[in-house]
Amino acid sequence: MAFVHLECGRNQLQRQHHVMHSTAMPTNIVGPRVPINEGFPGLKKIYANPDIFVIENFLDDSYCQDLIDKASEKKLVRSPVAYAGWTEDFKDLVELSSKGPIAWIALLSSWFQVKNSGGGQVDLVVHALQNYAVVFVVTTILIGGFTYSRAEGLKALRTSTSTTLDDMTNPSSGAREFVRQASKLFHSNEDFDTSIVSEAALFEAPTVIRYEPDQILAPHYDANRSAETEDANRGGQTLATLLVYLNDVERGGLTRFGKLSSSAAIGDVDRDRITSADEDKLIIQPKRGDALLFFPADRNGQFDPRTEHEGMPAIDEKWIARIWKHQRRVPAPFGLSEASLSDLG
Ligand SMILES: O=C(O)CCC(=O)C(=O)O
Ligand SMILES: [Fe+2]
Repeated sequence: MAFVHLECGRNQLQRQHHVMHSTAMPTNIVGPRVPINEGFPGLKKIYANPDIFVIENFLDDSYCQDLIDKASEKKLVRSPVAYAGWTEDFKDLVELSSKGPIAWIALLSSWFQVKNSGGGQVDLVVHALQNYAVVFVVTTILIGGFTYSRAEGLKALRTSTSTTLDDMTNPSSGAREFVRQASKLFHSNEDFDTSIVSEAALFEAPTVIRYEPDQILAPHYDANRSAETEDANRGGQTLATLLVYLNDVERGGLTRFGKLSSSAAIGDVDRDRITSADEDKLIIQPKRGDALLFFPADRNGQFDPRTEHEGMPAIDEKWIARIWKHQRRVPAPFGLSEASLSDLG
């Protein structure tokens, strides 16, 4: 099952919304996004730099309903949230212990011990090593406790339930159609038939998410800022997010981009669907069958902080299906198995 990385402060929820880390890297220049098929039917650009698209009537009603039905049959579970800062925390610990306060505390305290007891140089080394070990263990426990509580806190930021669908055998299945359409959308050349499988190999299996009243997905990024290790078995960075709204949602459940202004929105999409009377933020009103496409990182995997987004609190029930496109093959279980890929052709 796919995770959402969340970053807090530095970042909020996920690598599946990753947690912002204290040692944030400087924001580098974000390059061009991955190419898409610009002639895809219904594709409308609603925001430029960062590019965001709505694709009207991306999936027919029957496919939307099938995605909801299949997900319900499979049973949805609390949506996962991954804390993506472990590698950074570990690096901090190594740094602290090699040149930071741990070594100094150990050395100073052993010097006092030896001075008071009148020991020699050998005693000093022995005490220093003993103290180093004690301070190291205590610091590890403290850092471990801190990151654990941070990861636990993140769980409260995603309260929806979800499941993944990877059975591509039935041609009338919504999951299969979603993957096929997504492959066509991301395929920018002519020879589509030869590459449907190679495109889909870069996808995480479709995830269906259900929000019941009051459930939310707090502001997050779908890409990682710096957690390469956590992404290693998921095909690397998330380069594109494709969401399909599976039902009409009249009240609540908007998708909101908190760093983008609705007054900068472009294109001929119904303004009421992408602007809010309450604030100047880009928001998208869910509409059955319509898709939303954006790019959490550039084509080289550079994290794009402008794409922070959230699922606002649901009032009416809301269902979405999501595909994340990565840099490389996403192996099962996150991605589609070889058998599912060959069923797509
Ligand atoms: O529910 C939404 O509108 C946003 C969902 C989302 O951001 C995600 O699943 O990563
Ligand atoms: Fe997201």
